[in-house]
Amino acid sequence: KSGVKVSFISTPKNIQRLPKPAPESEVAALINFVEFPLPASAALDDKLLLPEGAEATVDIPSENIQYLKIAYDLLQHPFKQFVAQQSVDWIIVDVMSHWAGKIAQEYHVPLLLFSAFSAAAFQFIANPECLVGDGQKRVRPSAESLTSVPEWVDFPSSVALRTFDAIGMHHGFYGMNASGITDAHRTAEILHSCQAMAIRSCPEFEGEYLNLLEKLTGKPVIPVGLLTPEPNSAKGRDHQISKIFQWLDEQKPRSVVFVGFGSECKLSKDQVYEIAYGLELSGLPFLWALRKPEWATDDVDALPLGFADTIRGKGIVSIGWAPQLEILAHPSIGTSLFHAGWGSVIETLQFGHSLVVLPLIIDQPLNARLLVDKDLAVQVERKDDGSFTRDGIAKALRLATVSEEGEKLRVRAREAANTFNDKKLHDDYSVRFVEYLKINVATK
Ligand SMILES: O=c1ccn([C@@H]2O[C@H](COP(=O)(O)OP(=O)(O)O[C@H]3O[C@H](CO)[C@@H](O)[C@H](O)[C@H]3O)[C@@H](O)[C@H]2O)c(=O)[nH]1
Repeated sequence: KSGVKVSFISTPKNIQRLPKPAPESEVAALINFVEFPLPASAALDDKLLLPEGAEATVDIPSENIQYLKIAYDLLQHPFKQFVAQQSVDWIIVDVMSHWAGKIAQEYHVPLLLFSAFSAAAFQFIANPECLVGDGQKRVRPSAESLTSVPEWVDFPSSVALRTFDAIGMHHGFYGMNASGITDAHRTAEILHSCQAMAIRSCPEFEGEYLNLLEKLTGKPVIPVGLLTPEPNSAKGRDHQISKIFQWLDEQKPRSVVFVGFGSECKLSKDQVYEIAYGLELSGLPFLWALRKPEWATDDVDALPLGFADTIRGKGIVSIGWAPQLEILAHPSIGTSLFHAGWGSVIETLQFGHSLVVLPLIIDQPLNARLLVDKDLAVQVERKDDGSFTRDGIAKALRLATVSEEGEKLRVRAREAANTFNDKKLHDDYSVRFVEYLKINVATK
């Protein structure tokens, strides 16, 4: 909207998944979607490491994400060619493209890191000792050290991991994978070579962590606002989805629990079953958007035997991709049981729903702690091995949705909507971000 031309580069299927501006709009003429095919298995040592059509983590089991990184790294070649041929003012990347720094340097283009994680989560992994970029020595923290609030946090905070989450992050972020480059190394390289960092956040929500991140990285950290999305109209809904909305229309205001775990978490059978029984036990109406688990042979197999009959009329399990944002916008939704993915935190709080968090991977446990610190969420109780029970689910849901004890939480969540839904506030941050880009274009 500021008149800047953007080339949005990704692979064909991922570009297909993106929402697009209306073709006749002024913005459409400024955004160029550039498709680089993801190198197929032939380029990957002739091993069929990725199934046909797999281009994102949502398409593959978690253990194969490392192969996606191998394929992704090969995109540096067409990317370099693109930068060489175009007149590029800025390169904006996320933490995976560790090779972008060298390309930016070679063509004298400034590089900007964009974080889709919260500042509270990002500062946790921005340990200066672990993140010395450019091939220098890095210290790998112990899993145990990840269970404490980092020593650089100089304000009250409990943003740290429990042992079971710490083991997961130690392995997933600091541990080696088939691409030969750890995620910590990727992050380090980008942080080292970028001029600045932009982040989907705002000082009104987590100003203390944004300041800390700037201090830690020694780079300008620019909040772009929460980029709060707007729900689409009801047009083009298929039969299954229309039925969901009909059912929602029949429910009382703020009475229904929405359940969703984003695009990347892969729930085990035990986890799905405990959530199912926990929902039933809570006695609350619910709508569960469940992506078909890999272990289920069909939709019926994905849920406990007879569950669909038991809950008939009281709840709906919609298997497959559901229009989460439009569901959250419905006045019957009152609570969300979810994984604390940053995108869903923003989507949920913009409607002031009460939050019950059940974080599973990556930054989710850190976001969950941030929400609990801010009295905005209740966490489902976990055992030492990270498992949870149906009773734990039911208890947390009743606390957040109907119990007197949870009233403070419900009020806080509704108040938070004032900040999360303040379109002008967030637009202003986006405008200031674009101004920064315009002012700081490199003179070649
Ligand atoms: O059936 C579904 C499932 C998801 N969504 C949408 O998918 C997005 C999910 O985003 P998010 O809540 O951020 O979850 P993930 O996709 O799982 O997010 C990944 O990326 C986030 C940062 O953006 C991290 O915080 C998470 O840990 C990481 O798993 C949201 O827009 C949802 O509305 C749907 O529309 N329908």
